[in-house]
Amino acid sequence: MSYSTIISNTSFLSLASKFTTRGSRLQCTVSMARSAVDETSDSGAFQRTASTFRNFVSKDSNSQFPAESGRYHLYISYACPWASRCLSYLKIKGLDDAISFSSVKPIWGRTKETDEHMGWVFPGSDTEVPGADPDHLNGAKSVRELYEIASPNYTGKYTVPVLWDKKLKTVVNNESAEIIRMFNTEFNHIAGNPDLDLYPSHLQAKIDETNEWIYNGINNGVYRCGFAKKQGPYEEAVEQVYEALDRCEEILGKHRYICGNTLTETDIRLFVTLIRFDEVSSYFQSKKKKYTICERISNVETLIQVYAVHFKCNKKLIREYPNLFNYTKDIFQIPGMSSTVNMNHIKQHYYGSHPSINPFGIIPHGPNIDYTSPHDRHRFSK
Ligand SMILES: N[C@@H](CCC(=O)N[C@@H](CS)C(=O)NCC(=O)O)C(=O)O
Repeated sequence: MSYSTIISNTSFLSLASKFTTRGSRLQCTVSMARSAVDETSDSGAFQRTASTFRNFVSKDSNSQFPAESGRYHLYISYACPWASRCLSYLKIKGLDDAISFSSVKPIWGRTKETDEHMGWVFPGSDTEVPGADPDHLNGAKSVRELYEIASPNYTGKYTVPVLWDKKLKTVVNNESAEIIRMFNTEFNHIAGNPDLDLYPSHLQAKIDETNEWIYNGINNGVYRCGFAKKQGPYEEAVEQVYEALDRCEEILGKHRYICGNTLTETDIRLFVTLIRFDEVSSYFQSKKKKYTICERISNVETLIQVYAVHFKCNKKLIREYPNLFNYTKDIFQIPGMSSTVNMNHIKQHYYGSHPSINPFGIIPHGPNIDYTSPHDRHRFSK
């Protein structure tokens, strides 16, 4: 297998687990058994597998998982868009006092001494990585351990987000699309912002329909570009990404939010991908200039070139779309939202997880987009 083949098969989130630098040669140390990287169909297209824990917290106090203040904990990674959408809900619904949360370290580590699996790990102390917390609840060293506490025979992926029940010591749900719906409706009696309904009944059909093409074209679309193992599925995915972005740009020229002039779930879903988009693209763009030292290492030139277009979504940046860019700032400026965006974690993840490509782990300063600067979205009446 050539390096270029390997790289094009590998996700950002798992690249560190695949390569080590030994002397001047890169060696493949394929070790992940349970990761998004393995989720590819025979045709070479990325296919995300379904989440496993699908229980629901309910406002009904007699249910198995009743919505009680202090009972649940949300494990996230600030680097992960799916986890970030759950954190966004926690913040804008005012659930900080009712539901605790913590973030893992941005860079994957070994999850066990007895095998090679790499995944999300907790820091050893409160000060090791700003923004990341040790697991004070279970004393776990990794997210994998949480899944194993919940289900000793678990064989799926060890993903974030995880909604954890402190009382029953188990994973309630690990599917962000469902966690956000629970946060929207089930905790209102203990929420600081109970009247905010991001999935109102009169807009549900519109939201469901819009979610579908935004998920396929944008949220999962960027992964389908990055994880494609063959040219055909990539071409199809990248075309869909830009078709969907163009469609958003047009819609956002007509009203403030994506489903009209009301903020909905779809806006939060879209935002978490948009806010990461330009950082990732500019990362690739900076590659060619930065890695002269690597170019001396055999085969690395191929690696860099493939990597530079790894996500392959650099046809146009979000800041080149006036409506999408202003819209991203608008959502970022909703009270609570900016605290869900930890650009250091996002950047540390991307720059720090690839020691063979970025041997000194230096994190560049740019592009430093100021999402707090004025936007023009107030031009739409509410
Ligand atoms: N369906 C899940 C997907 C979550 C997901 O893919 N999380 C990634 C991080 S962005 C993860 O934890 N990956 C770990 C792995 O693939 O092993 C959701 O939306 O909640």
